[in-house]
Amino acid sequence: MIRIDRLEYRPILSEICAELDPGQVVGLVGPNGAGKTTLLRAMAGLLRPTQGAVHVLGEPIHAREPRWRARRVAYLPQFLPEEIPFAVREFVEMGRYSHHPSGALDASDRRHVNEALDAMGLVQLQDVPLAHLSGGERQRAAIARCLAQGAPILLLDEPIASLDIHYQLDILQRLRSFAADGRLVVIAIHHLELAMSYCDRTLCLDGGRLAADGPPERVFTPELLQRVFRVDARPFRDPHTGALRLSFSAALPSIPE
Ligand SMILES: Nc1ncnc2c1ncn2[C@@H]1O[C@H](COP(=O)(O)OP(=O)(O)OP(=O)(O)O)[C@@H](O)[C@H]1O
Repeated sequence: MIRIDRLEYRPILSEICAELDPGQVVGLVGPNGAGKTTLLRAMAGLLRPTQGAVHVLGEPIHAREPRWRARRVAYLPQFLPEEIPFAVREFVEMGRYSHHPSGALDASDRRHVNEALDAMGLVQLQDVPLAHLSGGERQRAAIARCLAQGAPILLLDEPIASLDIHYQLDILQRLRSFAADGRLVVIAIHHLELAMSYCDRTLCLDGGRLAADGPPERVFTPELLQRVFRVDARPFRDPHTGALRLSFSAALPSIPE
């Protein structure tokens, strides 16, 4: 579904190769500045690679027009602009504009918008201006806009960053069910234990390179946690749930730049 072919975006990303298949939640992990946002933007077709390419459904995505991209890929940026002069519903409706550029929405568009508002718990807030929402509510509105788009690929940059624990788990569960329906979901995520629980596969970036790629239980070794994340930590199985967890003991001294 997405093929990343020796992708370079100098000087930030080097030699990234991966094939991402539908039906999976893929977690992009790595320390601050590792290149997660840049890689997601390249996958969304928003950057022109210096070398290599990202193919989405067989096409080099950066070369396709915005409307083609928007029907296949929904991209959630890490940060929304401060001033968005719309109410929640109007903002979510924009997710349908790639289907109807004139803005005249039909019954099917309205159904997508209603489902997205419902999924994100925003029905009561649909007429409220975005400027009046809390950070987490704005984040939910931005995710709802992506869902309304109805694209088979979701690329979400830190979708749970400002959410309370209920919505963190709720959204990760929903992303799992979208993947079970055959979509490809790629998320940048800093919460390593949640990445372990909810991702089928994790790509770990370090300094713009792929440091590890595989199922979380193979990626999160004590050695990788030390070398890449600069923490002393050990994976263990939760005796109650059997889920993989991390026991953190200390931050290691940073490597001088
Ligand atoms: N437009 C830009 N021009 C130059 N350097 C940039 C640009 N955008 C990002 N960078 C640099 O590229 C590196 C990777 O940034 P990126 O935002 O992709 O990292 P990240 O892994 O998403 O980080 P975080 O976890 O802090 O959000 C950083 O060192 C950043 O300073």
